[in-house]
Amino acid sequence: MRLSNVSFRYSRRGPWVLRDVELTLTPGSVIEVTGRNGAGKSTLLRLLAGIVPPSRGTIADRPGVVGYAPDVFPVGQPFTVTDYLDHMARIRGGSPDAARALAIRLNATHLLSQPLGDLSKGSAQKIGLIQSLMASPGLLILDEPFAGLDEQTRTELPLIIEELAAGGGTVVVSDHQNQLQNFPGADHWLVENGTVTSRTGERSPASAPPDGAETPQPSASPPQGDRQPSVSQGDERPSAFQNGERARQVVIEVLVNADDADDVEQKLRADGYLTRRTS
Ligand SMILES: Nc1ncnc2c1ncn2[C@@H]1O[C@H](COP(=O)(O)OP(=O)(O)OP(=O)(O)O)[C@@H](O)[C@H]1O
Repeated sequence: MRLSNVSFRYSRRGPWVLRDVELTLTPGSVIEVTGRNGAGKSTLLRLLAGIVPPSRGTIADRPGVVGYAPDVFPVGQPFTVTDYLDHMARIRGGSPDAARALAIRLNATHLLSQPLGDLSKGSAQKIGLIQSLMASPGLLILDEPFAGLDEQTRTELPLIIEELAAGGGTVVVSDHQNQLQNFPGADHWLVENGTVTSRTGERSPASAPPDGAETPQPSASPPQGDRQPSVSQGDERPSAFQNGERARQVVIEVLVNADDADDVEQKLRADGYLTRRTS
């Protein structure tokens, strides 16, 4: 997918939010988008998702299935969560079963019978995530997905992102809270003064799918007790998948002095391992 000379403003005489943006998105990449408040991150994500068209320039080769979770989930709809997800599955080609499995994985089954309007911010965020993931997107766009999420979901989401990218999907995440700062091989886009500066990470080519392979849906299975933190062995970098197959993974528990915890965690993450603190 490619953005060529893309400029955007919300009205004909309004200020330019983005100017002459040139970007290429490659299959299998994870991109963290940062920038100060009002810099234009959400606007860029809406352009990528196709929700707004560029005022100038072109966007080419957008994948056929796009999943988009906005920063504020529109809860003012007269549905229960299940009715909403079933409805979205019908119009977007996802399956209600996939939505339910994702609800299990994101610890959201207790929300399914609730009216959308009764959801808390974090719960609404989870339902927005489920609808964005359930149709197996080739391009997944998440606007501040970590805001308001509980710890289990904050830990689970990077794994889902990793699985999608490992299967050849492209994932773009605006991330004020820098939750993906140490994500293995993530690219970084800084939105500033109407431009986007790109810094490329190094994702292993092993994460790209074989030619013609379909983008697999992130596994909709519930979290397994032995999956987090996950550390794979004998590979260039940890990954839930290797050559399209789920790699055997083991959990290594590391006991460290509280004073050293930050250091050790930082080193492990710099080496590409997923870590989770238990206390
Ligand atoms: N619907 C809109 N109509 C007019 N201007 C808008 C609209 N949405 C955003 N803007 C303006 O566009 C600029 C970029 O906003 P945007 O929401 O993309 O920034 P952001 O980087 O996502 O900010 P934040 O970190 O606060 O979410 C801001 O000046 C904002 O006021």
